[in-house]
Amino acid sequence: MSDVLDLAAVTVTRGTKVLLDAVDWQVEDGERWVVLGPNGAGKSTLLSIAAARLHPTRGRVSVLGERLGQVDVFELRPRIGLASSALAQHVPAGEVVRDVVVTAAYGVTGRWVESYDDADLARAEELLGLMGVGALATRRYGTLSDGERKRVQVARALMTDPELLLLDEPAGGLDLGGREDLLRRLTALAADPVAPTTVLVTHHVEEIPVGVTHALLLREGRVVAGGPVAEVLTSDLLSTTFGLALEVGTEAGRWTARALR
Ligand SMILES: Nc1ncnc2c1ncn2[C@@H]1O[C@H](COP(=O)(O)OP(=O)(O)OP(=O)(O)O)[C@@H](O)[C@H]1O
Repeated sequence: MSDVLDLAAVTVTRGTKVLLDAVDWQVEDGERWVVLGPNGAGKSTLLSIAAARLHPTRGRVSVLGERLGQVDVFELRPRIGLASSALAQHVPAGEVVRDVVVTAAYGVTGRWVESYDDADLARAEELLGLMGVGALATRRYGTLSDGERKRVQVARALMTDPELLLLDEPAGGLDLGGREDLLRRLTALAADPVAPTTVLVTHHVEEIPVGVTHALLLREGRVVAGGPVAEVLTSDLLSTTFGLALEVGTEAGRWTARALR
């Protein structure tokens, strides 16, 4: 097993604000991680570092065996699939859905060349089908519902056949049916032995797909706990992470949490 992510004493500061504080984290090949924490805990900042889109203020980061600061990030980024609402905001509303996916192969949002390889277009359509939105391939991205857009974003993130897949709140803002449908697809992905190593960020334990193997808990930029899910997603550790007394339950691989008072 090799390290897909290796962060040592990673600190990110902006002015006097500490976004991440001496974070140590290792992710190995084939693992499926969830990163949980309250608003402002530093989850998206951590994901930006894992995506090679942000450099730490201090500390050492290796992504897919390449040390940030010593590697050309433009060569590294195609090896990483990223789905986040921040990235999705750059997608032009008039873009055809299939092109939203295929442009990932070219490292851009917004179509900028007139023709794509047939194999790339076929792959984009296959991934849209995998995410249950194959019928929307020729629609304009701006006409899709939030749930449909989320699924297109995951398809786009998979387009380059990445070694590392990073999903920032993929189920955020979805209705119950949309969330459950997306989770079913992410569960299938987690179970696929050739699917990439995955890190999924969320605020809600209900949004953790079945098959997640590890969890990292963040609070105020610090790691509360990290390791195998069964050891980390406990009532005590989640209560510390969210700052309120919680009772955590699990059934058939899914998780629930409720406040005790
Ligand atoms: N440029 C900046 N200057 C100052 N503070 C910042 C800056 N960027 C982010 N922050 C702060 O850093 C903290 C961590 O932000 P981050 O987006 O990583 O948290 P998060 O856990 O993803 O939050 P959420 O769950 O709300 O999306 C937040 O308090 C945010 O306001």
